[in-house]
Amino acid sequence: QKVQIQPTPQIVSQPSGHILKPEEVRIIGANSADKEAVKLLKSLFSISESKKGFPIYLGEKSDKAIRKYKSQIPNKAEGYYLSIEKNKIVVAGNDERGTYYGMQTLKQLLVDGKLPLLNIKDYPDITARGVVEGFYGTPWNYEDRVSQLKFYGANKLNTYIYGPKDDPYHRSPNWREPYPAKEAKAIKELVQVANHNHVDFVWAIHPGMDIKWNTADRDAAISKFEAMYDLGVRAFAVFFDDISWEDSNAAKQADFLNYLDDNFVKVKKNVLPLILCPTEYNKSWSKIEKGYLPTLGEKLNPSIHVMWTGDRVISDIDRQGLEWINQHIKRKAYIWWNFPVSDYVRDHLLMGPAYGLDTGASDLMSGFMSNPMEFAEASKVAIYSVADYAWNIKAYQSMEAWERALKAVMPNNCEMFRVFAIHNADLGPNGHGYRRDESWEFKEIAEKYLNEVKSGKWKVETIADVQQEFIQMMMSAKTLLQSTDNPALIDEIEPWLLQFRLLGESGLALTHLQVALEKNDKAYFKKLYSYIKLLKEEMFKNSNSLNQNPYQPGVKTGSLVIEPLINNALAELSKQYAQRYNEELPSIANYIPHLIYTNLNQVENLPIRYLHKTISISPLLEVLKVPANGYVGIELVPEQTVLHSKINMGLDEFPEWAKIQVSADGDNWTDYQGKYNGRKEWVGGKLEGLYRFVRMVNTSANEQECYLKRFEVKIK
Ligand SMILES: CC(=O)N[C@@H]1[C@@H](O)[C@H](O)[C@@H](CO)NC[C@H]1O
Ligand SMILES: [Ca+2]
Repeated sequence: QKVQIQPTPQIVSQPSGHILKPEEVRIIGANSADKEAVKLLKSLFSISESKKGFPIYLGEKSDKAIRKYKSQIPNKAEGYYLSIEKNKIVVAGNDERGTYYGMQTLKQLLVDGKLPLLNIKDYPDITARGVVEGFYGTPWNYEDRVSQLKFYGANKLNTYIYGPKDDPYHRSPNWREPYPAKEAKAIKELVQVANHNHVDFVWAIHPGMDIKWNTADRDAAISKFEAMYDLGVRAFAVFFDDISWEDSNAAKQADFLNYLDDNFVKVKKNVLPLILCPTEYNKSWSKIEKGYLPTLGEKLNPSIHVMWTGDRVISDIDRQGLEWINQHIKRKAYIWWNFPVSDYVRDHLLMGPAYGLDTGASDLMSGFMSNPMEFAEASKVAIYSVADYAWNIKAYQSMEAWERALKAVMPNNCEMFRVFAIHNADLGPNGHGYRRDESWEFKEIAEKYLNEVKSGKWKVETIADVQQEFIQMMMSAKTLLQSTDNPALIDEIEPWLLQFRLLGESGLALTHLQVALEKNDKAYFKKLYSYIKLLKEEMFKNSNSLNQNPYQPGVKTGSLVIEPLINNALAELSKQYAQRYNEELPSIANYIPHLIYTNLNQVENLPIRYLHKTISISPLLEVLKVPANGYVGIELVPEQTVLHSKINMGLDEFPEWAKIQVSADGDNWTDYQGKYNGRKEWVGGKLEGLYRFVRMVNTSANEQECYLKRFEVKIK
């Protein structure tokens, strides 16, 4: 039988039987082995004081106790040799972390009081593996982080980079200031938890919003690093992402990093190599001829890592893209993978498989970090898969890892969790154009069902298949809401579970509309129709009360297949009702008629929201570049009376290069007079007449930049 180990080991022998868990064990090498490994071993077995216990040899290749097995140990950082035999067990690490990882594997193999007889030679493909808490939104809390660090230890992830965008002491305005006592104490404790789980705690500083290239700010960074060093931090990063481009001076950034390297990292001795997140952190933004990346490649001290998100901001990672970046930065890219981060699609959860990762790229990366969702427990599904990928790249299978991840996160309800996760994977239309597959096992049935609804010739078994899926959604939501194996997870995803249940229920009711038509029961059809309306109203209420945030408020679930199926079938069946009974029912399918209106491909996929007569563009987190005659705005379908508009471009005053304009036909434009309010937002008032377009346009002759923090229009 094949043993299942996470992450997938490099070399495992075929098990030749098993032994029962020894009553008592004797640890040979306890005094010289990695102490976390010893602690873990003692937590698994009862230790006999006398000589008669079952021998477990534990330690690193340099330890006497392990000398006999030295030649078996892979000569790779964090590698280990594990052998489970009839009369002894050997856990031998190439280094302390290797021994610890060997013990983590042994722990996984101890199942139902038995241990398989086998031997393993194992080591990681990628040196630095883990998570960068680098998203916008509510930073993880202390308990989240403790749980994460333990999860990383168990999954052989060795790095956690602390860099939450909304921590004012990581970024502006207080990157120069030491943490207040309470936060400082929490970080000090987290560093200790990280050490106990063999995770390198990397503290990142994000000075780019207001840094001055002078000695004062250079030394401010050093003194902040010193303060973090005093809290136990032994690894540091500098983020220059999402800043205005004039501050993205590669030579100045490189000098700044080299100064920190020479005057802090190298001086301290036991501090790990610095990590830089560059301003040009993805290929779609880089213009090699301008020299930003090549300058970093030339000037940065060779030991400094350079982070990279791939060909785009949210991107697959492949060999070709890695070869491209590595040649310019003259080192192996340290990947910042923007998955499952959802700070740009906050109404969605990303619970699907982690795919789009090249299994032929193990020699091209120095690090691989996942940027997760603000929901720590929910992010573990993807983080578990990233752990499997980064440890053994060529063996990685995203779907297989995903199945195991679900079980790891919800051990007692993983089947119901799978029903939820498979229908909450895609992120909907978004500014990055990044999409994920969703409901892939139901798509065919959904297609068949909708075609039969349209033709009016439906089959009972198709309806039964669809009813089964909808009932399972309700079962899944109810079971998970009442589950106890991971309360922190349920807390995070509760809004989506409530919505998921209602979606399933509305789907089920939908199939009964067909029953009503079959029985020619007009009254029953109308009762069902208003019942579905009630369910949708409750979903609407949830979406306007739960998970509220200034970016993508609300709760979207099953948005790729299930929700459109229900809306399309509903529209179809109410059409058939109208034809049969010559009576129109009010439309309750929720579609938004209004559109984004732009010639900028950076924002052409941004979703439009429509709530209480206000139409808004989903905000963009990154810097928006607007070439001459570039514009972004809203197309009102059909034309409307505009009551007022609010636009926030993240600039202190309204730029002279921009104009706000309206048009009825998209050809003739008139200026829309407005002014800045106290919150640096442009506000425009009521307009006479009907308009179809409202836009911001760059009327200058050069490319300009701004942010798109808010663009909304209120109609009559
Ligand atoms: C390097 C990087 O991705 N930086 C940020 C990151 O903090 C965001 O979380 C990411 C996902 O929206 N977008 C890119 C950018 O805004
Ligand atoms: Ca040792």
